[in-house]
Amino acid sequence: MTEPLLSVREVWTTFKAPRGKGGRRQEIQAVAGVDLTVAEGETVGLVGESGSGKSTLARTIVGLERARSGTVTFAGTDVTTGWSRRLRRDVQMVFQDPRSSLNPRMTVRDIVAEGWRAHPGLVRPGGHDAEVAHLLEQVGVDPALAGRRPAELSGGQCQRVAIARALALRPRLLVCDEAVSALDVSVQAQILALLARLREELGLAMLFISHDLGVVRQLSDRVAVMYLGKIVETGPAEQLYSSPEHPYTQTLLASALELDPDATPPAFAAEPLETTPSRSEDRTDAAPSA
Ligand SMILES: Nc1ncnc2c1ncn2[C@@H]1O[C@H](COP(=O)(O)OP(=O)(O)OP(=O)(O)O)[C@@H](O)[C@H]1O
Repeated sequence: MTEPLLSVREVWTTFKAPRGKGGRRQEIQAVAGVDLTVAEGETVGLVGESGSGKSTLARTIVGLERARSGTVTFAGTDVTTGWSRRLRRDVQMVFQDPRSSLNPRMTVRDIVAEGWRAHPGLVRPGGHDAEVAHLLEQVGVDPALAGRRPAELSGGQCQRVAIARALALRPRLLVCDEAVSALDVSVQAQILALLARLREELGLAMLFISHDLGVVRQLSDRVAVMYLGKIVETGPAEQLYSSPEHPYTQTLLASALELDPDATPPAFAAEPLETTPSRSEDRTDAAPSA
């Protein structure tokens, strides 16, 4: 059997809780002995309610949090205590809030090209602007917007730029942490369609994190359900949604249906080339993020 691209084994990540009444510090076990794998080209959805530990697990995988114990292996290399510069570019993250994840002072062109400073070999000499334009086209942003700054773009466009910035480093794994949660439903569907297309075109593997079961179902080959720091159930997406085994998964699915009894996963929307912010996106972007 081929080795998975990413392998997480018995990983624990803990934080110190604020001091309680007696002055004693307790420990928050945000990630409590997690096992998870992602194969080359596979999309694994990680779902669970707020506070279940999804972001901490993602941050531990990419090295933004230090695991207290356990191992994270990427492409056969143990990266639990640090990533080499070469391997680091193979894993890129896309975050929830597309505006705050982009430097407001930088132009779109500079944001997309930022990673090439550390990896100049990824771009042909003199090919910089053409490569930026190609990446913007690939994510559905008009290259004419390369001179704009994030504040001049819609939320959907910002998230596309964040995806282009990640793709510029030619990653093998994309970790998307609530990457569509701050967007309105129609823009969500467009970004999901974009991610699905990129996955096919580039053979990308994805760890796709969301509290939204419908969103996770659309994109994932396999789904892992997280509860109180643990993965309580993992399975092929269709199987997990049609016959969930763990009581927590059953409750999660039942409450999603309760919120929306007609819930059927929305179809992927077409992917128009975005040129200027649409009014509906502007309204959505002004609302507080989920
Ligand atoms: N830096 C931190 N310091 C202390 N506690 C933290 C820290 N980061 C996360 N936690 C705690 O760890 C637990 C898991 O949080 P985490 O953000 O990973 O969950 P989540 O499933 O991603 O939720 P959400 O979707 O709301 O972000 C929570 O109890 C949270 O309060």
